[in-house]
Formats: sequence, structure tokens, C-alpha cells
Amino acid sequence: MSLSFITLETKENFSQDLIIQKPPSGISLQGVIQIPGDKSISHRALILGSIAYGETEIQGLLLGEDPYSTASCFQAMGAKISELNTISVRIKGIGLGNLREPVDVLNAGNSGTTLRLILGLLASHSDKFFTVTGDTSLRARPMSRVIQPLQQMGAEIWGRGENSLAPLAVRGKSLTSICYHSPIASAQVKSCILLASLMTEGKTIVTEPALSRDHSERMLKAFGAELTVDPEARSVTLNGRTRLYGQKVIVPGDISSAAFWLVAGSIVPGSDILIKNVGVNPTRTGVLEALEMMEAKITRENEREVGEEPVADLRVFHSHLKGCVIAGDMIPRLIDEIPVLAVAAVFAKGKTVIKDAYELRVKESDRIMVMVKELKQMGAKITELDDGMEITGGIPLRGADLDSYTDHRITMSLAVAALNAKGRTTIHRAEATNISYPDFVSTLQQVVIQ
Ligand SMILES: O=C(O)C1=C[C@@H](OP(=O)(O)O)[C@@H](O)[C@H](O)C1
Ligand SMILES: C=C(OP(=O)(O)O)C(=O)O
Repeated sequence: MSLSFITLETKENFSQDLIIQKPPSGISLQGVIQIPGDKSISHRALILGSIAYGETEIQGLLLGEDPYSTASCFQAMGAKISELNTISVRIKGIGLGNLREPVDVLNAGNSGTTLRLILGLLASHSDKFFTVTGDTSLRARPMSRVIQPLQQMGAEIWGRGENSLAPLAVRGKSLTSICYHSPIASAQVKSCILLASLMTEGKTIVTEPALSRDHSERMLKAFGAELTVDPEARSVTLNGRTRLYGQKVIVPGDISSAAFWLVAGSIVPGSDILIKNVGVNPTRTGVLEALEMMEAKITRENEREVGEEPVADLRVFHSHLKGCVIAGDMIPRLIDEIPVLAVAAVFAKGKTVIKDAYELRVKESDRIMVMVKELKQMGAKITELDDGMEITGGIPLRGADLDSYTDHRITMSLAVAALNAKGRTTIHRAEATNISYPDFVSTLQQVVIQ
């Protein structure tokens, strides 16, 4: 093993460069990987634990900057959260409706999930006043998708850009239940409305055009909410004014983080990696379906249920990938994995088309524009579409000077591409990995074998 060809350099301004220079003798990826806790489930465990009555214990929490943002918002509103670690985090919940008016602006940092989900709770806390903001990236992301349905429930929210951008100010009110047909398949929109409806009288119904991740539904039920799901109608019904009670939550590994190893193992010759304890909730496994279409060699082992969520170990071997079409209803089930799937497509034989993914343009960065621009710099044949990209695979990549655009998923996707590129790649602002996968570079150094 040699670490010298994968290095992380910290600069004077504390920004980091990730430098990957593949040795001429070649590399492969070998070994067993424990991936960090699921980010979506970590947020929800912190949120529900904070607003439930009694104690919640979380095992396997993601120790990344996004869940830290959620924890700090709820601490500022009165929840007692123990020191954050993966073994056991304990929360003394304050009970529904009891969030304290914070003395300062709440800061959701880089996390869209934090901002959009808590907005539903803030809006429904009668007579309390909240202000909430985020970093440069989050302040540019659209919030009207949650503000508009909340306003239909009676919420009072103000923001820049005609009430569409953070910083936001919220005057909590007693809200009314709603039947909301969401125009987009977004778990953040669905979860925001469900959280807002917890204190309303009567039934709230949310439908979505395609099924998005259902972690909120599973966890709300486990905490005692009266909730029913109709997967065929893609609708969720929640009966308001129920109490939530603290629970034990075991957070599975994040399939969105596992995706980097699934693609890296598939494209680097000689690779064989076992990824342990991966959440395989069907609303999240689009990446496995896409890689299967591309003829990747991935097996599921040790399938089991952990708490509310299905879990498996995933084993990936190098394979000769083929191009495919990624579109339609599967998009919400693999939305965060599209940047790394674009990297898989660059090494796959033939053409890959990714479409119906306009949502990628309003993530931490414009992930369509950025992936096309940066992969082009490495020599890839890739065209930007309004709602996706078209890639002709099989053209060898060369190392290049790249930027993460401060987006964690872009950083890690480009690092995977660099593993199969000739020469030296530098990825600037690579500290973005701390959002969802702080151990990414050290794990890379462990599994890459010369
Ligand atoms: O609810 C969640 O935890 C998330 C939902 C998705 O966003 P959208 O709801 O905007 O699709 C996803 O991209 C994000 O990383 C996490
Ligand atoms: C889009 C993401 O997260 P969020 O919306 O919570 O910022 C992500 O993690 O890729």
C-alpha cells in the first residue's frame, strides 16, 4: 500500500486540495469499508428526538457537518442533545409544540434538508418568532417549494426574492391541515409538510408525482405518529395532534456514500471491495438499478432489517460497464448519486443519457453544469442537457486541475474519476467532503492498493 499518490494539502486559507496521481504501475481497490451513517436518517433522528416526549437514543449517527447543523438548530431551541458520536447520542426531547424561541438566527449551514424540514416545525409554533439562514450555497437554493404549501396551511414566512430565499423570518401560527399535491418528487417538501401537520387538527395528505425517499414516514410511525402510506397513489396521510415518544434509532450506512465505492470498484481494474452495513431502502436503491443496467458486478449479502430500515452488505468487483438511460421515476431514487453515475458513464462502453434530472441544478451546486465542465477538463465526451447530460464513454481521461464548487458530492465524484485518469488531478476546496463523508480521503488511502 502507498499513500503518497493520494494526498490532502491544507492551504493558508484552510481550504484543502485533494491530489491524486495514479502510479504508472496501476492501482486497484481492495478491502472492507465501513461507511458513515445515512445523512437523511441522521437528520430525521435528531429532529424527531428533539420534538418527542422522553429520551431518544441514536446509534450510528453521521458525524458530518450537515447533521451538526440540525443538532445546533435544535439545541438553540431547547433540546438537550448529548455529545455527538457514532456509539450513542442521547436526546432529551422537549415535546411537540415546545420549541423555544431562539435568541439568535438559526443556521442550517450547507444543509437543504435542515432548512426545509425545520421550516415546517417553526411555522407551526404559535406566537414564536424565528429567523433562519445558511451558507452562500444554501442562501441561493429555492425555498418557495416549502414556503408555498406552508402558506396554504396559514404560515407566515418572509424572505428575500419574493419570499423564496433564505434568510427567512417566521412568525409561528396555528396551522390548518392540507391536501397537497406536490409538483415535484421531493422528500424534503413531503417531510416539511408532514412535520408542519403534526400539530394541526385533522388529516393532512401529501401526494407526489414519483416516490421519493420515505425515511420520514417510517420514523414518524415508529415515534407514534398516526400515519398511513399508499405507495400506489404515492400519498401519505397524517392525522394531526398525535404525540411522539422518544425511541432508539439505529442509523444504517449511507447508500449515497457507498455509491462512490460502487463506482470506483466497478471502473478500476482488479478491484474487489466489501461495503458493510448499507441502507438499502427501496426508495434509495436507484443507484443499484442504474449500475445493474450498466452491467456492474455488485452482490447483496447478509440482507436484514435494522429498526425501520432494510440493510445489506454490498460487494463490488471490477466490470466492463455499458452505457444506459437513466430517466423517469427512478431519478428521485438516485438523485444524489447522479454525479458519480456520470463518472461511471464516462468509463462505460457506448452512450449514456441522463434526463428528467433538472433538480440537480438546484443542489449545493448546479451539479449538471459542474460535472459537465469538470469532466470535460479531464477529456470526457459529455454534453449538457437542460435536465441532464449525454455521455459517450470509453475515452481515456487525463488528470486535470479541478474545483469542487464547495459541493461534497462533486468532490468525491471527481476523486473517483481521478482514480482512472492518467497523470495528476488536483481537486480544490476538497474540504467539502466534511458535509457528508469526513473520512472519505482516509478511506480512499486505505482501500487503494498499488
Ligand atoms: O429528504 C432528504 O433527506 C433529502 C432529499 C433529497 O432532496 P429533495 O427532497 O430536494 O429531492 C436529497 O437530494 C437530499 O440529499 C436529502
Ligand atoms: C442535496 C443534498 O443535501 P441537502 O439538500 O440536504 O443539502 C445532498 O446531500 O446531496
